[in-house]
Amino acid sequence: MLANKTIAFLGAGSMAESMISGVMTAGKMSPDRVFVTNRSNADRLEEIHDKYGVSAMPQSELPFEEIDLFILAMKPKGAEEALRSIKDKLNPGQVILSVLAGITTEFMEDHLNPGQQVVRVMPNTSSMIQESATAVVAGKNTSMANVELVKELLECMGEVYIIDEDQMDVFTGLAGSGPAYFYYLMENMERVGVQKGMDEETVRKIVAQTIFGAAKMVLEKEEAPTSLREKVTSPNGTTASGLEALRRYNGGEAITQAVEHAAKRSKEISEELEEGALVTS
Ligand SMILES: NC(=O)C1=CN([C@@H]2O[C@H](COP(=O)(O)OP(=O)(O)OC[C@H]3O[C@@H](n4cnc5c(N)ncnc54)[C@H](O)[C@@H]3O)[C@@H](O)[C@H]2O)C=CC1
Ligand SMILES: O=C(O)[C@@H]1CCC=N1
Repeated sequence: MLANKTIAFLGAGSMAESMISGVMTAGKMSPDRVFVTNRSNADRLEEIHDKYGVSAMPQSELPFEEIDLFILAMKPKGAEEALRSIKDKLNPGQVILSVLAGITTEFMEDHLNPGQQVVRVMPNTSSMIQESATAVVAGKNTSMANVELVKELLECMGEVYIIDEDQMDVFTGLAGSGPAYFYYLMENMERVGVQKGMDEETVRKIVAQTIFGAAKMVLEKEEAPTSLREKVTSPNGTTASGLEALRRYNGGEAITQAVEHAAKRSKEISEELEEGALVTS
């Protein structure tokens, strides 16, 4: 199904590149069916073209009628302008997919012509290596066939979860922003290793392998993190001491607050967009 479709990214930043990399690695689409545009940075378009072989050009040069799926990949504050720029060129069969934090399906539908098909998704940058956890929510006009098409596209980038739209903010806090929390954790673990005299490159690999192994255990053993944590923790041992420090310094609360704040910001972005008051993002 995907092989004979044509897609166009509006926006050529980190997220668009991660998705393009995932799709090209999966080998399910020919690069000449993948278009990418941005607002003004021609060097960036050339870079993406050189790296992935996809067709990169200004939006005005897109073969508009040939495109089945438009992917909005600019910052949320650019959404309204982007929707306005395509609204009257679209036919009812074309689908608009957004990866933008906080942009609801209703917002997209309200800014397009009646009946237009929209899909809201939340991937993460691990799409680059086909390891994203991506959520999908379809708009009210979107056909099942097009939801399946979007799913097939996103499966090139990792695992796909169909969720209710009221869960999108928390999903964004968990999985859209989530990689950054793990990178932050890794930065801090790495720093201790280096301070204690370990070689930076080696310690980076050790920390990454440790996180990777723990995540793989949860997925492959289908065992709850609590039970796996207990198996690491010997009475009066090193882990018990480390965990006690995590609790003393409110590590659990810090993680909870990170997810809650990101989810809250996602909701705020939706509200600020509705009110026309979104300044940055
Ligand atoms: N970076 C991430 O980890 C994730 C980002 N997102 C969402 O992806 C979107 C893009 O984020 P990034 O790639 O990080 O941003 P970025 O700043 O790296 O890229 C934004 C791109 O959009 C282009 N652009 C701006 N206005 C445009 C317009 N009207 N038409 C076409 N192109 C336009 C810019 O030239 C730039 O290429 C955001 O809305 C964000 O919420 C979603 C999930 C994860
Ligand atoms: O920071 C952001 O707003 C975007 C959305 C999820 C990840 N990056």
